[in-house]
Amino acid sequence: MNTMKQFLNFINGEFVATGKTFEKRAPVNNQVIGQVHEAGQAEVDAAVAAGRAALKGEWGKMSVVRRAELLHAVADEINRRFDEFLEAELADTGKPRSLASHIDIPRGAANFKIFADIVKNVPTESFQMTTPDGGTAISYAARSPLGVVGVICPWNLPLLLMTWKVGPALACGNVVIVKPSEETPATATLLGEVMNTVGIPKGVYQVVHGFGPNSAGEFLTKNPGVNGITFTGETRTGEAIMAAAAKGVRPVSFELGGKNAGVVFADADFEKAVAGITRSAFENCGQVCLGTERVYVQRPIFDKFVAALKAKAEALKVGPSHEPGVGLGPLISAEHKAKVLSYYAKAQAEGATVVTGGGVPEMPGEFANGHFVQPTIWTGLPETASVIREEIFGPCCHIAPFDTEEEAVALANATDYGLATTVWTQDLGTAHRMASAIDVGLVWINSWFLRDLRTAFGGAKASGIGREGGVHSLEFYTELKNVMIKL
Ligand SMILES: NC(=O)C1=CN([C@@H]2O[C@H](COP(=O)(O)OP(=O)(O)OC[C@H]3O[C@@H](n4cnc5c(N)ncnc54)[C@H](O)[C@@H]3O)[C@@H](O)[C@H]2O)C=CC1
Ligand SMILES: O=C(O)/C=C/C=C(\O)C(=O)O
Repeated sequence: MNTMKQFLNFINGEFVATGKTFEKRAPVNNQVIGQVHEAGQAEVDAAVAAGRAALKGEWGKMSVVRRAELLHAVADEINRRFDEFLEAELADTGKPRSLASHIDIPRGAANFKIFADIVKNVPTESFQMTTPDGGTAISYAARSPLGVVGVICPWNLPLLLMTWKVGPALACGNVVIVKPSEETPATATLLGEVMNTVGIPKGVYQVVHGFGPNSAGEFLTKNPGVNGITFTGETRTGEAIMAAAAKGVRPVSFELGGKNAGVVFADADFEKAVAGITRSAFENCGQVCLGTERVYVQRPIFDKFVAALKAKAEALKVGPSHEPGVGLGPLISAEHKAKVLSYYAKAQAEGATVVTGGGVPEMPGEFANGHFVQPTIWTGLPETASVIREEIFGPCCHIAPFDTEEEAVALANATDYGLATTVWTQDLGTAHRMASAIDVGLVWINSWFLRDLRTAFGGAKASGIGREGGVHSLEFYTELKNVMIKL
């Protein structure tokens, strides 16, 4: 009997095996920990049909108050099964337990609660006007769900980023078909059990496993029964999905890559700035789209800052999820490790000074086969260097000095991406001017990855299309209809 963990598709309320499987390996030691059942065209089509049926059934007729109650129940059930979600996320990603237990899993639950509350409380607009014949007309707006929403997810924050889209989509009355990353199938599958337990009707939340091209991802995005697609991941993948969505002129919401700058002024609270950049460069092993792989530090504190960040990086304990005190887990896969290490090599070939790291740490026993890399800091490269231009998605950053505010703005903006920036200064004027001048969707002042779920989240330029978060999510997940009544 095969006792290996099986990750099944979740279609119309049932867990579905397909007979075509691929291996899921643990990032901490590269051992096979499960078999993922890949959905083919038939399974994806079945999910779309079930989703369409659910829109016409009990779910489509359900009051917003009842929907909100059910989504609160989903959040409560995630919290009740917190440890199972945590273990599933740790096995899939290898990230430190402290990180997943403070960020990934709590946000998985919070993403349902916030949007359940928002949809109940956000009004739509209404206008009264005088008509040409001297009469009166009243307009009011009404929101209806988009329909079947395809949710294509990455592997870096699997539960958090998936529920960030599923929460508002369901709150607005849509049905969702989730295509988790092939690297992280576990928590999306587990959420299927939660949906059944709390009584979410069949076909409302569904999961199809597989890859992108010629697999579940492409089958889902090309299916004309899918009314809109929301995606987080690489910019090039976004382009492929956008091409698929063009057929039928279906809307997309994209949160894509970044090459974010961290800017530290000489007047910043030094210790806080060093701690902040340590997080923004190395948290989640650098696998956060908001991370700062380009750091610019004002010249009077440059040397001191580089030395302090070096000390922080070298103090990070590299290791597997469950080891106490671990600050840096592995990268997600052997493939991704090869990509990150190729950038480590490129940096040296292009003439970087390696302040720290640049290679693979020595790991004991089975963990020697894990996808661990050293946290790495470079200086001395021209702005044209590959590691300054291209998204690496690893625990690394290049630090360069700057002299003036204008120079810092020019450096921060010299990228095709426009997702996020973090600015460290105690001067309110500098902070406001920088926030206004940097072309990104998200600016953090004296902070990083500090989230208020009511705010707009997303990127400018090649970093995305649209904003999600708070009422902004309603813009994507609903159609706004205007009704004008001539009195
Ligand atoms: N949040 C972010 O900004 C993320 C960025 N990345 C970056 O992307 C690089 C590649 O990582 P991947 O996991 O391969 O990212 P990806 O963007 O290729 O994959 C993300 C999701 O899209 C799906 N997908 C891929 N091609 C598709 C297609 N043609 N149609 C429909 N779905 C498709 C994948 O199966 C996965 O579920 C990383 O090295 C990193 O630099 C990766 C993950 C998250
Ligand atoms: O929604 C959040 O709080 C975090 C978002 C992070 C990403 O989108 C990412 O790292 O890909």
